[in-house]
Amino acid sequence: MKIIECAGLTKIYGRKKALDQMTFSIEENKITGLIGRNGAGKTTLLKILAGFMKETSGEIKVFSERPFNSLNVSANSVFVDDQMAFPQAIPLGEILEVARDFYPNWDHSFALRLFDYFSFDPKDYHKRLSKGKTSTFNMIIGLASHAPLTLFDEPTTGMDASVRKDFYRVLLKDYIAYPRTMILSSHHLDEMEDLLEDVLLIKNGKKHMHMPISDLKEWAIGIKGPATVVLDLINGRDVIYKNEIGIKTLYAVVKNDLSQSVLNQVQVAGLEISSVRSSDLCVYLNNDTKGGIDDVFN
Ligand SMILES: Nc1ncnc2c1ncn2[C@@H]1O[C@H](COP(=O)(O)OP(=O)(O)OP(=O)(O)O)[C@@H](O)[C@H]1O
Repeated sequence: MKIIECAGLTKIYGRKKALDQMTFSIEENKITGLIGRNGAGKTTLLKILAGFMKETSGEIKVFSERPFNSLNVSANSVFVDDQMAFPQAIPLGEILEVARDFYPNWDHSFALRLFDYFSFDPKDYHKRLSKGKTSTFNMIIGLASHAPLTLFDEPTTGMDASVRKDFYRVLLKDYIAYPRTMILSSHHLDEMEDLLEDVLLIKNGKKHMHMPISDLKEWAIGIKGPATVVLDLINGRDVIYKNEIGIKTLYAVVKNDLSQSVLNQVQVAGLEISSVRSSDLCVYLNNDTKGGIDDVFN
């Protein structure tokens, strides 16, 4: 069953088109990584899905309803980011109590166990928490709510490496016990790659790619060898990434659709063929230039 359906979804702020004709759908009980560079439109998309913001045009359905101002969508979703607002005068322990009344599927004992594990003081206040502790507390709310649609916008902002590791682990274990539809936004795939079933890559407000992570892993290949031979081979192909290694060696990434005869040519020429890590591929696909930052020096 489709939980999210977007057709031609567009959001314009003044003169800025933040989302541009996005068409995609997301199935129930999947974890999707929403990947894009700064300003790609990730937060805008998540806020529209959560019903916090109105789309400018296009169609959007969440649980078969337009999310803006929908009670059904707000009762069945949670949106977690580092701006999450909580009443300033209420201590953390009481915020958990309020959350218990607010979220229909709230798992209070899970929330308390996480609260203790991460050493929160029930008498402390949200506005006094450090950046990493704020994200950790918000993550507890996001996970313990067990909302059928759980949206995390850059959830690990400010968390140190060990908390980030704990976060991904607890998220996966909890998801296995209580499957639900989750979207996690990030600039890069590295750390969350193993959690994801699908990846939705957005670039300049447009859908660039939406596919299972297993397909993404096979989508491109890297070719390395003498520059002239590699250049000859990739001539006329859509080159995703190109990097000079030393003076005469070139590494190029192209779509993994080489015919057997081309692969034979590669073998005869002694070129190195390798798979491309999906996190690297997302970085290359998000770049506006083929050589990344090196192009600044050309
Ligand atoms: N309230 C606003 N008014 C005007 N422009 C906005 C507003 N909010 C976002 N934008 C612009 O819309 C575009 C998309 O912003 P958005 O915050 O959705 O991107 P993002 O992918 O979440 O970025 P980041 O990874 O840096 O958080 C950006 O160019 C941003 O400057």
